[in-house]
Amino acid sequence: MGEVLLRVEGLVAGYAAPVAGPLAFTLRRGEILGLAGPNGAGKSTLLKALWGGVKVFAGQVVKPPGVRISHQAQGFTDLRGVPITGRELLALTGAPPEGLPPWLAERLGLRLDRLSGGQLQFLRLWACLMAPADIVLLDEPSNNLDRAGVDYLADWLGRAHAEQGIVIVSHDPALIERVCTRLVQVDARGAQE
Ligand SMILES: Nc1ncnc2c1ncn2[C@@H]1O[C@H](COP(=O)(O)OP(=O)(O)OP(=O)(O)O)[C@@H](O)[C@H]1O
Repeated sequence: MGEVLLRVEGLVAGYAAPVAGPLAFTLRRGEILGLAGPNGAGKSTLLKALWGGVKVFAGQVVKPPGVRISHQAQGFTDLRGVPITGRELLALTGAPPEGLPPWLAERLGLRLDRLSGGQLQFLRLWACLMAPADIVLLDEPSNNLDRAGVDYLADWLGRAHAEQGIVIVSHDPALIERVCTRLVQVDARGAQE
C-alpha cells in the first residue's frame, strides 16, 4: 500500500454556510479516487476544501508536511487574451510536454486563443496532472473532450499515476469506471467511504 497523502475526517465545507459533507476518506499514493453523486451534492466544494479553496466548517484535512497539491477546477481562468503559448503554459506549471497526444503536441507553439475548447481543456489538464505535485484534484476532466481525448486521458491515468494520489469529480460513469481504483459517494445527507 502506498504512503498516505491525505486523510479527510468529518469534513464539512461551504461558503457563507455549510453545503457539503461530512466527508471521510484516506488517499494513498497510487490511488485514483472518484467522488460521485448527484448535481448539487457538493462534490466540487469538497474538492476545493481539500486544498483550502473554500471554508471548512467542521472536520479536517490532514496532509504530511511537504505534500504538494495541484487542482484543475471546472471552468477556466481565462488566459486566452494573454499572449502565451501552450508550451509556455506548461512551463509555468512545470509540466513536461513529453507524452502529450500528437494532435496537441503539434500545436504547442500556438497562442492559447488559437486552440479549440477541447484542445485547451486537454492542455489545462496536462498542465495540472503533470505538474510536480503529489496530489492531483480534477473537477470534470472530460468536459469538452471528444472521445479521442477521453480515451487518451483514461489510458494515461491508467498507466502513469503510481507516483501520485488523484481525486476525480466526474459525471462520466465510463471514465470513473475505467480509471478509479475507489469510489466515494457524496450525497445531500453526507458522504462516507
Ligand atoms: N460560490 C458559491 N457560493 C455559494 N454557494 C455555492 C457556491 N458554489 C456552489 N454553491 C452551492 O453549493 C452547493 C454544492 O455545489 P457544488 O458545485 O459543490 O456541487 P456538485 O456536487 O459539484 O454539483 P454538480 O454535480 O452540479 O457540479 C450547491 O447548492 C451550490 O449552489
